[in-house]
Amino acid sequence: MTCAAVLVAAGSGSRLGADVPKAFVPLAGRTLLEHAVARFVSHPDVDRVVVVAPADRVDDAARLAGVPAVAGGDTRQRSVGAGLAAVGDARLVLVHDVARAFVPTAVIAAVVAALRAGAVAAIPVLAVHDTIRRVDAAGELVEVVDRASLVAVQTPQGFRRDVLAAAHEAGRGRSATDDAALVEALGHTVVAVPGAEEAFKITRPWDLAVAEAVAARVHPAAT
Ligand SMILES: Nc1ccn([C@@H]2O[C@H](COP(=O)(O)OP(=O)(O)OP(=O)(O)O)[C@@H](O)[C@H]2O)c(=O)n1
Ligand SMILES: C[C@](O)(CO)[C@H](O)COP(=O)(O)O
Repeated sequence: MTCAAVLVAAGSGSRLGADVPKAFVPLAGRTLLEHAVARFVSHPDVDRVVVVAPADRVDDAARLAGVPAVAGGDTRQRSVGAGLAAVGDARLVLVHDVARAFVPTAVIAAVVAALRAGAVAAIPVLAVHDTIRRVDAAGELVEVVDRASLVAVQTPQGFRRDVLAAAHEAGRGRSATDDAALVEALGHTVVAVPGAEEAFKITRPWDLAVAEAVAARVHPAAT
């Protein structure tokens, strides 16, 4: 079963506040885009990789990544749609945030294994360790939410391509923060596999500092 990976990198990274789009921010000698792509192009379960880049940086992205790149949209959902249109006849598709630049290869393998075992959708999740409270519209504390019933969702999220394409088609005009929610809205079951701390999303400046530490541990020679 051919497996393609769509790496979404078209976001601006406004919360990070760098002077280039987030995927092009350098870290330990390479851009976040290069760190993320490296994990997929060399992965035995991944046959093809497509990068979705800001419209004015498609050529730059293709050169840095060494794989085809297409222009993204103004939302993550639209960017995934653009990547999905470029994966050809792959039977399985992984959708991954380049902002999760240090996803371990074992997480990619676990997602693909779930799909090969028959799941139509599989996502990596992590337990929540903080105490979580609901707040009201004014920001006043309401009740503590039972964290045993919560998980944090990561990427790559894996799907049968036909199912993901149908979900994106049906989800036009409705926004979802991830692809699994669109697939679930069509009535499909989404399977959870173990995520990893290293797959955290680099969103704010603090995350970039953490990523520096991760890069030093994972690639000591690159720092
Ligand atoms: N229009 C968009 C928005 C986001 N993404 C991608 O989706 C992933 C998750 O988004 P996030 O990290 O939240 O990125 P940004 O939208 O860039 O960040 P911000 O909200 O801080 O601007 C990132 O790899 C980002 O490049 C994308 O391809 N196209
Ligand atoms: C897809 C995702 O990474 C799962 O946690 C996340 O929802 C993307 O976040 P965004 O802020 O909506 O881009």
